[in-house]
Amino acid sequence: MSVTDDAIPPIVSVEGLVQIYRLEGQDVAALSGVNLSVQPGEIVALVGPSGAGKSTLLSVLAGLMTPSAGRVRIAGHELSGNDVGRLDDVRGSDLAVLLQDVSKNLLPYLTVRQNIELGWPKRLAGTIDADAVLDIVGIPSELRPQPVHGISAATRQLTAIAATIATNPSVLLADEPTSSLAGVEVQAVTDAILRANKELGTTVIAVTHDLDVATALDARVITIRDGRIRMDARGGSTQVLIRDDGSIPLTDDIFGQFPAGTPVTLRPGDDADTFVVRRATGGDA
Ligand SMILES: Nc1ncnc2c1ncn2[C@@H]1O[C@H](COP(=O)(O)OP(=O)(O)OP(=O)(O)O)[C@@H](O)[C@H]1O
Repeated sequence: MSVTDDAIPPIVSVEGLVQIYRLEGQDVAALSGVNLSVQPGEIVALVGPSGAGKSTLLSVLAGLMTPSAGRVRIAGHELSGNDVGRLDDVRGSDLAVLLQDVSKNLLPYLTVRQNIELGWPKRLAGTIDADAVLDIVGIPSELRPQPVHGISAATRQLTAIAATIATNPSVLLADEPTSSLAGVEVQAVTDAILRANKELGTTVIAVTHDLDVATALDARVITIRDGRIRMDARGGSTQVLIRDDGSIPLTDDIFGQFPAGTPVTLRPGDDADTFVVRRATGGDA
């Protein structure tokens, strides 16, 4: 970790997070001791197989469920154990949540622009230009007076992103933001998230099944499996342990992050018996 990383306190900090669902007398451990620290301005992609615990982690971060154990701090607010009133304050200012079903973020009979203005708390009313927010997500002017029920799925997704970033939250949590989209629509959404990150400094934590989305976002990729963080690939790289025979074990997690055909480079890791694997870029020899 660099000196700068040490100097800036994390915007999201999770310690020993455990989430147990009680189901007909049976306990399901969805999260089994998750520790996570996210710096301001980072884009984090949460990846992993179905049932890994990704949505549960996002829900706990969003304050939508109280964890069975552990601590969660977001933008200086202690979320665990908060009462609903204080959580609403946090969600209305420092934290924004983009649900998987974005229709829940929007009112269908209001226009695109009205949906943006609607979410503004009193302190922000009139102080932000809705068009500036719509510019960031890339919705053209002619679509802004249209009711949301008549626009395409991709524009609806962009409207929902605009509505969530309109209050200038420190942290945006997004559950599968591109899941119902394809091709250029996916790119429109990743571009919108990247612009929010660059222009507003929004820290983004997004659950995604799509590693191409993680790559397009140039995200720190965190792989979750069986309720634990298995891999944390900062800056598109990951540290792997070399076996005694000098080979590198290609586990499912590594394959998940670097699917067959992905060009990678290797360099020695922090410890003598580790290597850092990272996606090769155009500049790599
Ligand atoms: N409300 C619930 N009640 C009981 N068990 C649940 C509940 N929600 C999730 N689980 C269980 O917790 C574990 C983690 O689920 P979670 O939805 O967080 O995983 P996920 O990685 O988001 O999966 P997916 O990619 O399929 O959405 C799974 O075993 C799941 O069956």
